[in-house]
Amino acid sequence: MTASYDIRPLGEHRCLLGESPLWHPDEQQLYCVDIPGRQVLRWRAGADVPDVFPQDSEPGCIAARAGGGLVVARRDGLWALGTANGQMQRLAEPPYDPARQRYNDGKPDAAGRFWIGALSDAREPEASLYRIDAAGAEPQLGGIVTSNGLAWSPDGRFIYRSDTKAHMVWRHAFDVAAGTLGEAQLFARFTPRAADQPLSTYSGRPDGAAVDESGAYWVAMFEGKRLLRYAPTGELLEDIALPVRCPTMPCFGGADRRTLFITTASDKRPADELAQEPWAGAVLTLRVDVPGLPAHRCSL
Ligand SMILES: O=C1O[C@H](CS(=O)(=O)O)[C@@H](O)[C@H](O)[C@H]1O
Repeated sequence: MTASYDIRPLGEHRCLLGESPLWHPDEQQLYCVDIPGRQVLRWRAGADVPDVFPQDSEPGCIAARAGGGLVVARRDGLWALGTANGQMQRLAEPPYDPARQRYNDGKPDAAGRFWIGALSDAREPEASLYRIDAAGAEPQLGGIVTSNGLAWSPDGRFIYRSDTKAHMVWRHAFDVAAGTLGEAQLFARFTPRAADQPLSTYSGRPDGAAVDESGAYWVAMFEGKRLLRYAPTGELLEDIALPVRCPTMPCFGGADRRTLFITTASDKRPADELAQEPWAGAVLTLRVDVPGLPAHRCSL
C-alpha cells in the first residue's frame, strides 16, 4: 500500500499557496493558481519558469474555457482570461459576500457547467457548493467550511467532494443531463489533529483531488505530507509519501496524461519546516501507471 515514486519539483518556482493545477486539454500546457500570490501561472512545454498572469483578486480555481483561454474563479467573481494576451473580462459577480468568503476548489462537469465551492474566511460552516452556467450560480449544497476535492467518476455518474475542515470526503450520484446531485454517501473520513498532537503523527485533511481512468480517486492531504489513492469502493490502494507537508491538489497531464502534477503550499508554514522542505510551494511531478481523466471545458 505504501508506494514510492520519483518525485521532482517543476523548476525553481515556489508558490505561496499553489492550487487548481490544470492540464489544458486544448493548449496541452500546465496552469495553476497561487491564491494569496494573486497569480495564474502557465508552464509552456519544457519551460522551467512559468509565465505569470497577475490578478487583482485571489484566484481560487481555473477551468479551460470552451471558446479558448481560461475561466478564473476569483474572490471578486468569475473572469475570462485570454491566455494569448493576458486580457481579463468579467463574466459574473460572486454569489456570496466577498468580505467573508471566496471561491475555492472548482471544476467543469461533462456538460460544461462550472461547479465551484466557496471557503469561509472565518472557517464557519457558511459556504456553499455552486453550479454555475449561463443562467447564473445556483447553490447546490450549503453548510460547508472549505469546499474541496471535486472530481467525477469516469462514466460521470458520481461526483466526489470534500470539506477540508470536516476531514471528510463524500460521493454523490450525479445526473449530468439535469446537473443535479443525489444523496451524500461518506467515502473517506480522517481524524482531526488533537490540540497536543505533533504534526508528524497527523495524517492531514483532504484537499484537492483527481480521478484516473480506472476510477481511482487521488487526494492531496494538506498538512499530512502525503497523497492517497482510493478505489471507487473506498478501499485505500496507495499511500504516497511526499517531500512537502502541504500538498494541495493533483492533476494528470502530459501527452499520455500519466504525469501527475501536485501543487503545494509554503504560506504561513513554520520556519523550521520550510528549512527542511526546499520544495514547499513547488509544483511536484511524478510519473504514474494509469492515465488520468482529461479536464472538461467550461461553457461560460
Ligand atoms: O486556502 C486554502 O486552505 C486550505 C487549507 S486549510 O484547511 O484551510 O488550512 C486548503 O485546503 C484550500 O484548498 C486552500 O485554498
